[in-house]
Amino acid sequence: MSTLLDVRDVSKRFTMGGLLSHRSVAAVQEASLSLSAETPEIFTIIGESGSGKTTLARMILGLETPTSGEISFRGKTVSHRVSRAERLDFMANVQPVFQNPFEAFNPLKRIDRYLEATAARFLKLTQRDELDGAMDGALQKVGLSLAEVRGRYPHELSGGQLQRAAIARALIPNPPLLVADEPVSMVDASLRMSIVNLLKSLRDDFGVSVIYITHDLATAYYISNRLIIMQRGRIVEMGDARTVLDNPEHPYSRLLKASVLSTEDAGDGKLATDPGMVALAGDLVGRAGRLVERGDGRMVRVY
Ligand SMILES: Nc1ncnc2c1ncn2[C@@H]1O[C@H](COP(=O)(O)OP(=O)(O)OP(=O)(O)O)[C@@H](O)[C@H]1O
Repeated sequence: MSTLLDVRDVSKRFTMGGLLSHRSVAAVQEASLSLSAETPEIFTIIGESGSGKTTLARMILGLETPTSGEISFRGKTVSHRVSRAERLDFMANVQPVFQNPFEAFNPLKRIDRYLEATAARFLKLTQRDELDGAMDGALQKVGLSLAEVRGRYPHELSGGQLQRAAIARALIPNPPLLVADEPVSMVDASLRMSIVNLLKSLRDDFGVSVIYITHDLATAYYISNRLIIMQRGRIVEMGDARTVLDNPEHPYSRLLKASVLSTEDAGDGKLATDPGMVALAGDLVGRAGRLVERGDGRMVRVY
């Protein structure tokens, strides 16, 4: 089996303030995960706000340098310190999709101009018909077409359509891996599932792996092959998505699941979370513990 992405014992510490008010945050602590090159999958990173999801994603994208540990893509270390050509090659292979499609596009620039610039940069295309072919191909994969998009500005599309266009832009270089940081949280609830289904189709129909970052257990359950659950920078549970979410073992994973408001509980006017569970999950924050493998293949942090 060859490895597409390998994240090995990666930590990131941010230091803030001056000499006297020095403060540091351990955003990610000793995270490891690995994606196979042969089997496309949706690998989800789940956790509450501030748990380190975005920092881990930014390190995978090469936008942030780990304080320790190593990330490699197809066997090569992901780093700023590479030649321009190597950097461009890496960027073509690992493409980001951001949370807010309205921020991903300049409001004054036509959407097809963006797509065209991406095709010219990564595919080195110059001929009009080749550029149009590359743009239309990517747009078709997300359920749009060049005819629909040509000449239009970002505000002329809905949030859902614009997120599709942003995903199409990411697909132009034919990357084997997308890193999608909360790609549905800014999209209207009624359109969310169409974007989630699109990620699924990219995996199933086009062989693209996706690192999917979310707070949302329901979509994570629906599309993920595997997932990790992060609490304050540490992976507390990792494994097959259904195995973990059907029966979470770490107290924090159990709390996350219990915190999802069921319609029954909402009808009764109460949340399912009991204070003992909250206290137990809170007590474990900051304790290192270690990840151990269970019989069903999952890894759980124990103390
Ligand atoms: N550039 C930075 N400088 C200082 N601290 C940072 C920086 N980026 C992130 N952090 C801190 O690192 C921790 C993890 O942040 P991160 O954004 O990775 O979490 P997250 O799980 O993605 O949260 P959210 O769901 O809110 O996006 C937080 O405590 C955050 O304040």
